[in-house]
Amino acid sequence: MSTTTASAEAADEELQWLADGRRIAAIEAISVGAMARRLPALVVRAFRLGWRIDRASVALLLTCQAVSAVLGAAGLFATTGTISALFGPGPVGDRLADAAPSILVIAAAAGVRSLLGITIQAVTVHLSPRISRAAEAAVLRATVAAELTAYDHAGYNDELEAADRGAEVCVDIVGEAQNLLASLASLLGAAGVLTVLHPALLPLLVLAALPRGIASVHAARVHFLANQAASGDRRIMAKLRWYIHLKRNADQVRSDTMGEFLLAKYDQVGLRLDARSRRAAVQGARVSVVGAAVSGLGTALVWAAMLWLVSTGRMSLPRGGAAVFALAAVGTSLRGIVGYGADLFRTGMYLDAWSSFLDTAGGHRPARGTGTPEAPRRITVEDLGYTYPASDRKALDGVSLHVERGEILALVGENGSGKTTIAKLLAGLYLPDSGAVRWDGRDTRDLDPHALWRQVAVVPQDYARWPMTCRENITLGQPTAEGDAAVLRAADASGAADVVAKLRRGLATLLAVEWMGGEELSGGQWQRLAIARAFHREAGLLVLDEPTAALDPRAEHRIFKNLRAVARERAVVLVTHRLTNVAVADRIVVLEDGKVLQEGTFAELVADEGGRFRELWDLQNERTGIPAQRTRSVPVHEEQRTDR
Ligand SMILES: Nc1ncnc2c1ncn2[C@@H]1O[C@H](COP(=O)(O)OP(=O)(O)OP(=O)(O)O)[C@@H](O)[C@H]1O
Repeated sequence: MSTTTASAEAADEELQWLADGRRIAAIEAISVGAMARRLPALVVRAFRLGWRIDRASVALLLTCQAVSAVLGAAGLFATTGTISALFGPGPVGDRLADAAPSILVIAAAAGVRSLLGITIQAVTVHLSPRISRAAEAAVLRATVAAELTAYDHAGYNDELEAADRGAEVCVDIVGEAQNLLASLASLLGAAGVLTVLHPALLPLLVLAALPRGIASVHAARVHFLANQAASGDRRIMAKLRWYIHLKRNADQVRSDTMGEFLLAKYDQVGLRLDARSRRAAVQGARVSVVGAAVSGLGTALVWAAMLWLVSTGRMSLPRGGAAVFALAAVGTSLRGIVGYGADLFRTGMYLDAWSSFLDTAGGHRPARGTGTPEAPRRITVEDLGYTYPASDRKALDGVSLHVERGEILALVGENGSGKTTIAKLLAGLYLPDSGAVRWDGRDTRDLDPHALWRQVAVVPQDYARWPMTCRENITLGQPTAEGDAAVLRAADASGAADVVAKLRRGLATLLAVEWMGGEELSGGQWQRLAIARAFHREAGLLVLDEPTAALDPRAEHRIFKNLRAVARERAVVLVTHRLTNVAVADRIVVLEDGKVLQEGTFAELVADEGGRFRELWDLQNERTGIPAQRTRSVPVHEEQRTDR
């Protein structure tokens, strides 16, 4: 069977969210009892979160809640008094007069309670978004602090998403804790009244309500687990939406007539999601029906018991009437406790994900040394090995090289040979699996990452286009003592000065998409800015990864003409496929499959007829018709190198 046929028969891989298995297993292992036991801690946690943001609001909420609970119980007691008075002996006028004080208490309690309710709601609405915002900021802080390699771990992205969701649902936690407390308070009040009316009623009612309560919590657990299981598909759908919406893809969605195809993919994941939620709905309903049936029987028993108590004279008729109210109140409170408890539990699970992410930055908080490096004089790479976490192939294997201040080192090789990976290891963005990267003899593992990165300027292949002013896009929020003079110098060296000159307000112009109020730049103009920001940075290592891919020939020429001057104070690592440009380098390292294949000067490598560099060089020049022997005089950069 041919390979083509075999692959045609094999099912294509489907998009799936790779979650952290341990986290899901831990969630599945939680029992209903454990869920219930966690509730008090969750209530405390909700108020603690609020306490950190606004103590006065939390104190007010708790006070309102307590007063409301007392008034609730008082109202219920007054109801009992009213019914007893109304159903008691004597003329109607006397009975009404007897009931009047209780009716006043009921009315006053209801009025004050509704005012308290409004206050509670207003304070909660004011407090909750602030809690959520603080929680989101904490996630952002933890994300920025995590190692870059975290993004290559499936579990990290899962934890990050869950933490983000946790920060989002923080908005609900105070409200849910409130509701739970309120239900609990009314339950206590109503239970007290019921006990006074007849001691047997409360245990009977609890027995009747218990199966429904347990079933509701079970159903909530089923929904929660289903929700967790479906969260991966929901995230994939959100990512698909993002890909479809993205401005960068929008022209291709149209010109490639991909709309229907993408929507079909979206629907496909949606159908998978529907099937899951259907199963959960059926399972949850089944549990609830059993619980409701058992509870229904129990409630019938309670009513039968009450009738028996009244008919046998063990409880007076007025007390029986009051018990009806109290029973209804207890039932509502129990349902509230179960419902709000389940909500709070679900929110608590997301909050767990949030706080565990903050504790460990998703398990990727840097564990490096505390050394503070100066601008490096020499960076050495010794027998470097690196494998990406999601891969089973070594991206780098036994690489050794060095670069010195004042020197330009070029990394060359075919796609996937490991150039970008080396650049990231040199810049301390990744740490080696084996071997070492040393800055002036100090292992990057022993250096404080933030201090190290302050000495690094990188122009990556895919550079950021920050929705900020042009000035901020160059200074990155870190202006030097020289201020705009340094910004303009960097802009001049990178060709960004021409871009700045055309902007409506020069450096002060906001660069963002139009609908965010900014001026949009072309790809090449953005790349000039990306280079300007690297030139502006007072860093000892400059890494340029395909820095001129989008530049016109004049702009590209200017960059490489200025590079030698830029390199005077820095070690420069240049990654590029345009071999004409690497003539500016002092040394060139040719990579293949993560290993060093050749090393030498431009002249040496071009002269090496059987070598890979010469092969690539010839291939690149084949289309231009430039003969190999003439090429040594082509690049201006080589003259600069030898003139140095
Ligand atoms: N995040 C990642 N996770 C897993 N593997 C990766 C990741 N990034 C790169 N790789 C793999 O590591 C190898 C080296 O990649 P690298 O980006 O360093 O190559 P490169 O030489 O810079 O390629 P190019 O010329 O295309 O930019 C490739 O085989 C690639 O598939």
